[in-house]
Amino acid sequence: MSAPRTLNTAPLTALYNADALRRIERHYAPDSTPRLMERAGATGAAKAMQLVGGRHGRILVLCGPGNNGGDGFVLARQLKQTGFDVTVVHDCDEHRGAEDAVMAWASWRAVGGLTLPRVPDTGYALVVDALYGIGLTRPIEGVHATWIDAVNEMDCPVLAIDVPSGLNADTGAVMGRAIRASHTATMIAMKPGLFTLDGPDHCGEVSLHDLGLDCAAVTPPSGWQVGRELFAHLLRPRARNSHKGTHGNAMLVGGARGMAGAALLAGRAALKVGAGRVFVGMLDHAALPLDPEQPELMIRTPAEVLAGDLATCVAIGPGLGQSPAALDLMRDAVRTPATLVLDADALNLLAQHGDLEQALTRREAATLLTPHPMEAARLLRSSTAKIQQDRIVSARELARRFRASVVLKGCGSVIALPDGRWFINTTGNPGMASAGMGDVLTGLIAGLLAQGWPADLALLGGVHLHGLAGDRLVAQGKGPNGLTAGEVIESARAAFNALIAGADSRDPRHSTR
Ligand SMILES: NC(=O)C1=CN([C@@H]2O[C@H](COP(=O)(O)OP(=O)(O)OC[C@H]3O[C@@H](n4cnc5c(N)ncnc54)[C@H](O)[C@@H]3O)[C@@H](O)[C@H]2O)[C@@H](O)CC1
Ligand SMILES: Nc1ncnc2c1ncn2[C@@H]1O[C@H](COP(=O)(O)OP(=O)(O)O)[C@@H](O)[C@H]1O
Ligand SMILES: [K+]
Repeated sequence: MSAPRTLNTAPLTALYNADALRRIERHYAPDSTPRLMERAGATGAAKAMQLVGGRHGRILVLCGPGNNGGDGFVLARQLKQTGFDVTVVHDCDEHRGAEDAVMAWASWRAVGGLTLPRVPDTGYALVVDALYGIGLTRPIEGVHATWIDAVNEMDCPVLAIDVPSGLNADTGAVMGRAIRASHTATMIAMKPGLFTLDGPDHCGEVSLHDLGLDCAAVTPPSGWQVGRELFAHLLRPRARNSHKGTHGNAMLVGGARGMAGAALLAGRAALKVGAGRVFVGMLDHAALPLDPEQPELMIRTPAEVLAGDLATCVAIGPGLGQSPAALDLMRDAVRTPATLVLDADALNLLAQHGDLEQALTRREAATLLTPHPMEAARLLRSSTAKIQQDRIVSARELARRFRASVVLKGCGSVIALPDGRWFINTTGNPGMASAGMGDVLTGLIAGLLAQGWPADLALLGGVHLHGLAGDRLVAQGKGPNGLTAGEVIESARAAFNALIAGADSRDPRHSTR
């Protein structure tokens, strides 16, 4: 396992779950002048004015029953006082929220503000969604569901305050239905649900407004966003006086009959991220003794690859299949003293064979698991839906149970470490939902491990780089539709070299090297 000092989370964007946010609010709220809700409303109003371009236009504000609604009333009041034509929709006879929200509603009425009980006609310059924030406790139904449906049909920008209403701020799950915002102004701290599962499809552009509070002084972050700062110290230019041995050996095992492509994609990715030598142990070795498009790959039998003592890392799974031969290879692989990456069918075999699980949890070297949600469900004897209900909890449970570092892949991949820390990666795009992308990720991780990256950083860095590579292709017009895994390998090479070049010029620690 990588030493803790190699994982410096301090420069990363912190993520706070609802419980931690409540602690922060309780700490600061009593002494806050102006009140936190006034600050949140004012911040939201400024953001709204920015979005309507400073022009006066009709603005619709949906206000809910709690403090999120309170933010909405403050915002509505400020916009009205600035001269905007503001319509508030609110359906509570008596405000059930806390004192601040009741006061905010009263101050809206005090400036002559009216509330309507239903969403009126369209034709707004902006809709502000202040229905629910972190206090959402159950699926939205009834009249609020119809408001959300109406707003989602409107053809204008939608600014969500704190969290798009209906989105679970902790998990990114839609509860019943949710606002599809073009912008989300989130208060105090970033929330995990904005960045995983359904979050990115509902938040639009996210801006953070800390309201002047120092969250870390009250409670440690719940998790972090993956950022290049985490591994910047490893993005070093190569020493001129280096040779292939300096850059390590990546060992990949897979490629059963009909699935050779998976192992080759992984091998090529390891090579193109800079591993000194890449050996691919192909189950269907007789059919493919050479990769004609990448003859640099050293194709061997799986037994040869696993028996070698040159391995810095072993990655097993891409195209492995679940045959008796594959199971035997897994039993050998879990005994390797090298860092081990398990992907695809290696994970499916692990889910079915208790002896593999026992051997895995006894390993001294690090183990990395790269399941997609269905593989995660098999590993935890659960269902894909349950895994996705709370991706952070699922990833942490996998890490704990298998004493491994885990990436639960998908929109907003969640990385969990055995010590309980977790991260969300925000690079990547839906163009990467196509066959072979996971094999490329495994190869990138193996390539970084070969080059001596500590296990956890190879996992975090590999996931981040994989997404960056996909995003570069979309920026070049090569996706998301039709993006291929092979293209992502080429793009990862460019992205990795760009990261290293950027680290060189931006990070003073490297200027003297
Ligand atoms: N407490 C504070 O100090 C601050 C809170 N702020 C705002 O307050 C929000 C949190 O406020 P609250 O805790 O009041 O939570 P919300 O405003 O998100 O909503 C809670 C209310 O909605 C009800 N509710 C939850 N789910 C429902 C559903 N599906 N259908 C119908 N009713 C439902 C609850 O019973 C409760 O009355 C934050 O997201 C943020 O916008 C900000 O003003 C900053 C300061
Ligand atoms: N919608 C998405 N947004 C971001 N990344 C995605 C998305 N869909 C897939 N990916 C990424 O692409 C890869 C797909 O892996 P996997 O499902 O194992 O594919 P395969 O088995 O076909 O190789 C993962 O790294 C995953 O995080
Ligand atoms: K909201």
